[in-house]
Amino acid sequence: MRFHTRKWIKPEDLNPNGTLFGGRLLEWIDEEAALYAIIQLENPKTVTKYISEIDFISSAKQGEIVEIGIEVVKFGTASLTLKCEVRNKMTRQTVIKVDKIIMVSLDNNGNPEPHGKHKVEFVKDRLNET
Ligand SMILES: CC(=O)SCCNC(=O)CCNC(=O)[C@H](O)C(C)(C)COP(=O)(O)OP(=O)(O)OC[C@H]1O[C@@H](n2cnc3c(N)ncnc32)[C@H](O)[C@@H]1OP(=O)(O)O
Repeated sequence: MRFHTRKWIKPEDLNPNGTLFGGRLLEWIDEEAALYAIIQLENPKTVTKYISEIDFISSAKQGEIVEIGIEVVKFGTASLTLKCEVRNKMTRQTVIKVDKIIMVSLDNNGNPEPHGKHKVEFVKDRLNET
């Protein structure tokens, strides 16, 4: 799994209990999955269709840093299945695991559109194609 993004837990990210608000974490995960899928599928009209069970394993406190990891599970026809893990850099504990995030590539009418992708592509692969 590749960990692309780090987040610093600030006062506005906390719940009344003084720890990282789950809704904020889900927002970060959804955005990370969307960015990853848009770049991989090369289609900005890519949406979140389905998120599987979410397991909040540990938390994070103000001032701590978490990192968000994404891995491809499967390329479908119009879909891309991802999994996600968030780790606390300070405590080294896993904060959350999401086994399945299904992203769907859409056409201009908002219908699923085959993306034609079969494997993870890196910038260097795309540069070599040109
Ligand atoms: C980044 C964001 O926050 S985006 C905002 C939140 N998301 C949205 O607003 C999306 C709203 N939903 C929609 O517009 C529609 O449900 C659509 C267009 C995404 C999908 O419509 P559907 O009629 O379900 O499409 P369809 O049945 O053809 O499925 C499309 C793909 O998704 C997969 N899929 C659909 N539902 C599920 C599900 N519940 N679980 C797993 N995969 C699913 C299908 O297997 C299919 O994959 P494939 O093309 O690789 O074979």
